[in-house]
Amino acid sequence: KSRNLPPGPKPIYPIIGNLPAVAGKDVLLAFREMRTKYGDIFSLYFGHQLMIVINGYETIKAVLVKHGALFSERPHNFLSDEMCQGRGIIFSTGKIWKEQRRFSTSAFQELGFGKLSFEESIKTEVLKVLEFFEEKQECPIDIKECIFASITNIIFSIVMGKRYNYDDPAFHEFLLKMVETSQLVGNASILVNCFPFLRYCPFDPLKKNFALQNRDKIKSFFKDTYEEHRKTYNREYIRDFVDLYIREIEKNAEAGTESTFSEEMLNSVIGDLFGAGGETSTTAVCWAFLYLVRHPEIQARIREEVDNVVGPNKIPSYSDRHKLPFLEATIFEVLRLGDVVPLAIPHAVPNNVFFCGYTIPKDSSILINLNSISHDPVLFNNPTHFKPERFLDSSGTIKNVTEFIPFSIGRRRCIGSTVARMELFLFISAVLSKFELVPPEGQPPPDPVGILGITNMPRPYKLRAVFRRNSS
Ligand code: HEM
Repeated sequence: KSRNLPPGPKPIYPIIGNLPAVAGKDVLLAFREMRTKYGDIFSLYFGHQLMIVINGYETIKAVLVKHGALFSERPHNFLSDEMCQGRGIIFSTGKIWKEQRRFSTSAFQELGFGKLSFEESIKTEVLKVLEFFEEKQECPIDIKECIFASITNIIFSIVMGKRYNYDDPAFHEFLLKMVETSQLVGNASILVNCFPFLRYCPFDPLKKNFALQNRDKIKSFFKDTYEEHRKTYNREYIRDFVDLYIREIEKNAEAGTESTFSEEMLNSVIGDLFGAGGETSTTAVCWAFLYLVRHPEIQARIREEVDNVVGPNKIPSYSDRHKLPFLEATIFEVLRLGDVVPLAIPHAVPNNVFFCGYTIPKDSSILINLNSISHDPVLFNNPTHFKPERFLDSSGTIKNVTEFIPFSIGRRRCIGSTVARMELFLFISAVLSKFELVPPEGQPPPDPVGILGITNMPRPYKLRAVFRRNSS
């Protein structure tokens, strides 16, 4: 209190702080209750780490947009510091972050974010998923692995201009390392916050060495690609993200300007694109299929809309989306209710900041509670109901809801939102053009319950992809 911190539950436990108030519970629900009690800005301790939780659209907008220059740092975290060493986009700050983020955003635009080339990469993978569903012959499928593989291949294709066969052992190894690393970093971050002494313990209780080895294996995967690209690089014929990056390195070298672009940095940026774009999009597609299994009437309505616009059994192009408002509304509703990254990525301030009457300390971790918007009953009537119509106006046109920000806002907002929306559009429309998604025989539809890690992933579930009755 003496530090003029935002209000919050008392950290009654000396080592673990307020962790018992949230551990093993529905964290998002616990935050909703705390917001009712303490207001839009509250604080609590996860172990030694002070968390400031920001809630509600207006307060979030004030933090990320009006005061965005102050609130766009990232907190220091034992493992992410070791893993990223200040490089890349997600956990970098200052000049490195500015240059690498600006380059990546414009590279995506140049390569065709929202244009044909990305669409082709996504369609190639979507067709592979259709083949996989076909092979399964209407048997129950746990879709997560297959969706993760195809989303990862989309990133490979955009970034390095290549894809892997799903049964390629090297590709499997890569997927495994990505999953393991994400889990390790998540677990270790929680543990070290509660028990800071663990970082000094022998026998590597945080599995730091394992995580670092994984990082190096993932990076060696990228390194070969860089060397291959260098050999075949042609300035006049840019193929992918890596080529654009090589062009940038050369440009800076020729101009003799000091820059943050290097092979090492490229490795980190690529790692971030896989890290930020893999699990998130996989989670979103898994939620989409879960809600579709639960709502056969919505499947029927999307199918009817797509059939009317592009014809039966055909996959629409992303440019058709304006003629497919119900499909678009369904994608918005999946992103809202699925709440893929409900607490964004933690933000931080460079110095103690005075905000709304409170001190936000330099060493605090600021959680942007996007869930407080997506589940706000004032903005979204009956927020726990899956209702795509809420995003349509009375004439059936898409309604722009300014407060709806699943990709966050401000300087740190997601740079992959267009590709993510394109993926959802093509996965849903392609799968429904050929299949009906139903629960395994004799079983109820999967419950819409999430497991909160970095993303809010649905609990594992199985579905059956049954050939559409009038499908060719
Ligand atoms: C449904 C899928 C996705 C969702 C819901 C999502 C959401 C988010 C959110 C909430 C943030 C944090 C913003 C903040 O800190 O305020 C973020 C950051 C980021 N996202 Fe996404 N994302 C998705 C897919 C992607 C994809 C496909 C890519 C790239 C291929 C990507 C790249 C990034 C990067 C690089 C950042 C860090 C930005 C920075 O720190 O400056 N994301 N995303």
